[in-house]
Amino acid sequence: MKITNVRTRVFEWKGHTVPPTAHFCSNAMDELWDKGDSMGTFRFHGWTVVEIETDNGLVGLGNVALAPRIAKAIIDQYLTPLLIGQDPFDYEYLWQRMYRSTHAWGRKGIGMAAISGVDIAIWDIMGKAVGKPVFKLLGGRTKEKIPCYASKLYRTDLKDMQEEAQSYLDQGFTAMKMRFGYGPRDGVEGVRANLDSVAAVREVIGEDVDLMLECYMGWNLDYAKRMLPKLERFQPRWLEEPVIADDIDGYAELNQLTSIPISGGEHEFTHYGFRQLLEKRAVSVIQYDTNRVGGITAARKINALAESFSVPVIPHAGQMHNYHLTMASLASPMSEYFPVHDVEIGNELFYYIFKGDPEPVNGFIDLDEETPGLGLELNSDYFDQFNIIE
Ligand SMILES: O=C(O)C(=O)C[C@@H](O)CO
Ligand SMILES: [Mg+2]
Repeated sequence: MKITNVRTRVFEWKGHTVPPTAHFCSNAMDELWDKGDSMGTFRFHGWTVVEIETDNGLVGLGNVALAPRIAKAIIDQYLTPLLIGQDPFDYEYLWQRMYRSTHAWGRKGIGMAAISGVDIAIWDIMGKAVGKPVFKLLGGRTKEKIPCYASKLYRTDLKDMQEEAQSYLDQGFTAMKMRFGYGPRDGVEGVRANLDSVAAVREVIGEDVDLMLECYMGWNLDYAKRMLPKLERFQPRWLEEPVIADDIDGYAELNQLTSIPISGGEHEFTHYGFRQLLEKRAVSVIQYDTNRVGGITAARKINALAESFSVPVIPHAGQMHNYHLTMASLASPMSEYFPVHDVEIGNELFYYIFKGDPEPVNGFIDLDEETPGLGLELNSDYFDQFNIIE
């Protein structure tokens, strides 16, 4: 089998978007005095869809959710020429070919995200070629079904957050993630507001439901060191991305500071990046996203590394490119799931671009043994809601 064509399209959402409220999620821009709409730079309202065609008529689907127009240009100009005429089953060779040929600029960030989109499509082809779901190619079903946690609870009115948390309990979730809205520049009022939001959610869900806390890189080491002891009483499952991704030593200091596990990784890349995080004990939970980190080829190597360190892997965002890895790895106990599909941040667009992602039942999702590849197809029902750039 040979690759004959690589088609990339950028899907830019023009449909309804839920306007964010102020302070709905702390983030890396918050440290700046003129931060403006600080979460603006973290809204992903575009997506690159990668379709790899083969000489026997198979088409593999991949995706990139960061800087989609740049990702498209990288794939079109630099990666596609490396793939035409190649056998998709040579996935390790092809990954190394893409990684090494773009090494000067592509080993992290959007270069690696572009490689990820191609690699995901390659694994989809391999599954379709042998008539097996991708998780079967990765080692099979390591769990009857995948527990997932409801991930939203962006900071808003506390009563609204409590109603939202209750709705996830009503849907059968036994774990959920909330976002902080305040950070180092918001003074003692911000500290109080952060603590009050956790207390409000805990009041609804009680002590037996896992609660994860998301900072999304919006704090700094000093602020996190002051906040962690104040948060211990809420016994969170983890505190996520308290500092910027480059502050690995900061992560490591925080991860040793209290009983609260520190999680991260959705802004880290390749098994080399995660080797650093693991060797420094910088995180107690790994959260790569397969459509950023290096695709399935890199993610499976990270799963092996994490298993040897006994560090669980709970990939960012859920979605099929992550679910198959989670199903096939004992190192992965659960998945993230975005329960509300109204377009806000843009992570939700996956459900408008693709069909096939499983819906949770009582807080669990399952993958079908009989559906080959990733189990996704393009969802043409919403094509008119996108500007599609060929
Ligand atoms: O779901 C996550 O972990 C994310 O980082 C999404 C982002 O929108 C803020 O939480
Ligand atoms: Mg996160």
